[in-house]
Amino acid sequence: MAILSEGLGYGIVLGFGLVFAGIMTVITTIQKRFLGEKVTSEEYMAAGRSVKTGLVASAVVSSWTWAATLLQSSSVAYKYGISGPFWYASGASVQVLLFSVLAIELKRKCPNAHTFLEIISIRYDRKAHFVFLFFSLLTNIIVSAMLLLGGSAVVTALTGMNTIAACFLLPLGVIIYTLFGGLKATFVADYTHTVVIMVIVLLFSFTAYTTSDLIGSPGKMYDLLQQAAALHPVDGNHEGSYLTMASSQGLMFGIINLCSNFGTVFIDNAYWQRAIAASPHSTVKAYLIGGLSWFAIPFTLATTLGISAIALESNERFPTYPDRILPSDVSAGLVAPNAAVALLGDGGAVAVLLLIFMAVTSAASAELIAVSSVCTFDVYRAYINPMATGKQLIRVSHAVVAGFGIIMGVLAVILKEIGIDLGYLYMLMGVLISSAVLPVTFSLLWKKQNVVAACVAPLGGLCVSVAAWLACAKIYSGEITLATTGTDQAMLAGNLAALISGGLISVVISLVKPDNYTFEGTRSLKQVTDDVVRTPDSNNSTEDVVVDEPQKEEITTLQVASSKEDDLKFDQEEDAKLAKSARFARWSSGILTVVLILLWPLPMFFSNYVFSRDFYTGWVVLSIVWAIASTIAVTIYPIWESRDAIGVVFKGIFGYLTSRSSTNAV
Ligand SMILES: NC(N)=O
Repeated sequence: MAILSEGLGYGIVLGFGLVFAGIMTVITTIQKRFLGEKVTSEEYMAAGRSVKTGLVASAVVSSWTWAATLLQSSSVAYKYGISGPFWYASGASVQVLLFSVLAIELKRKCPNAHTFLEIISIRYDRKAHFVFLFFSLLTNIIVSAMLLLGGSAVVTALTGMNTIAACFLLPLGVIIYTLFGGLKATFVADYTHTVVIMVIVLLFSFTAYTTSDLIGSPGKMYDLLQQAAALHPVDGNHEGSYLTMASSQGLMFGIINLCSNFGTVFIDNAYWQRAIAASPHSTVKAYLIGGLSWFAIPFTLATTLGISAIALESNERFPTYPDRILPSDVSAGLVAPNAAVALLGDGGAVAVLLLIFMAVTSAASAELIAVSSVCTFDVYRAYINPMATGKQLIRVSHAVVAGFGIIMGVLAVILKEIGIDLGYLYMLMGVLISSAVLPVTFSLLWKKQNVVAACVAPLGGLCVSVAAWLACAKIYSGEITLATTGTDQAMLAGNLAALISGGLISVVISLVKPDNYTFEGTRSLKQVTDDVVRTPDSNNSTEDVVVDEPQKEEITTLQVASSKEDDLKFDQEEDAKLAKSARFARWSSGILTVVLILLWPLPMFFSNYVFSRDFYTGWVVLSIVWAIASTIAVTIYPIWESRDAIGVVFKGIFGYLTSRSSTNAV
């Protein structure tokens, strides 16, 4: 289906990447010059801990919008009908909503953290730190490889560009701007990516449901879906219909999705970093707005492209006509590109390429800076150079950004050569990482989790999940192969086992000898100055301390102090406000989760309701209205919130240009 030229493929991937890197670099320079932002390690890796609600929400949406969000959601729509987009969206947005609870606890209990692993290190010991370091990096590796695996498959399918070249060229521009600007640059880039993604989602939706000569209305789509169900009814759906939530395979996918995505939010330092960068009072709102806004991306896009693929594949304008899309191509994520080409021809292919490019690069930048801070703070500063200055930390983080950028590409190529595709990896990730979800959550929310539980639960849970996954493949299919381990049944067993066993093991071990942690240690963690290392007792002193070797051992990385005034500390009144935010996060994210995964879908599942034409029209209108509301929340709201800073930048540029022209005139 390579309907675009290879040259255009290189043009978009390489050209866009470099142009974007150039724009981001200029924006970072402008921020430094006109907003007085400093290049300190705290600024580079924590964005000054003052980012406002809208921008954090936009960054959460952007880093949570993977290639899979766009491709896999359309694949499950194609396979299971309208339940696929719903379960993709609900099964992966509740984690972001629930993460608001951890985000605000991080602010309250460790306001000066750089990574979530620092909390583990302070609360427990080196062994626990190693365990969570392993899960954290494994998460980053899986997510990064998955981004490039999905992205490169689409680029190759649409342009014929070499897949290996795509794996290495897609992250190139990202590496450049992340190197230059750090976390703050990724926030600005995330924002621009989110704008483009939301606009393209709306473009596809309005095209399919209002202007397309092939579909053009929800009513016509309804008719086409009924014809498709008559030709190839869906196994496990009520009456074989595409127009029902009563889909057993859809529900199974929903549960797998729910379990596997907890790990990729809770164990991925990228989401902790956004919480760290957020201003304390923005944190909860940002994750709630981010989660609800993100819901619209897979829901609206897959209700458009995934569903259009079912409706249009019997039309000669569909790229695979007269055949259906091959199962291997469905798993590789090629449903959405096929539908986009059927709807908009070459323009559709370019729009999908752009969409994928934006999703892959913004999520990749989040992964790069997340790995960079983990390696800098939890490897280099923790075990190699505890006395590192801010400047040294920045140098290390630069090296990690560049190194991991290359490693990402290598990993994606290796997985492709093994034969692992986007769909397989998407369902597998939870089996490998979700056993650490509840132990991480307990580390911040439960004073009784002891160190043994923190070490044993994630690893023990991983053994249980892998055993359950492989045993189910063997029992269900009779052998263990790539194909049998990729079945929904095996993945469901592995994902459920991971999430549940990690929590269960931790609770049992902790209750045998409960800890009683007060979080005083995590609260006293300090920030880093860029060139001064001080002992914990020297906060009031401005003198640098000369440390001899034995002393060095005792001063752990986590006690390296900074100038006192930079550290975040909350007085009683402020503490009370944060406690109120924490309560709000718990009940609001709890209610939203119950609605999104129980109250909304389950009555529709158990009632075997098949959508009427009017109901389907209402469903489509809801998806479009949700996408418009999300667009306002994550594209217009951040600009409104930052209007003062934008005004200062424009005044600064104007002043700079006019002073230059008057100097030239003299
Ligand atoms: N971010 C996801 N799960 O699409």
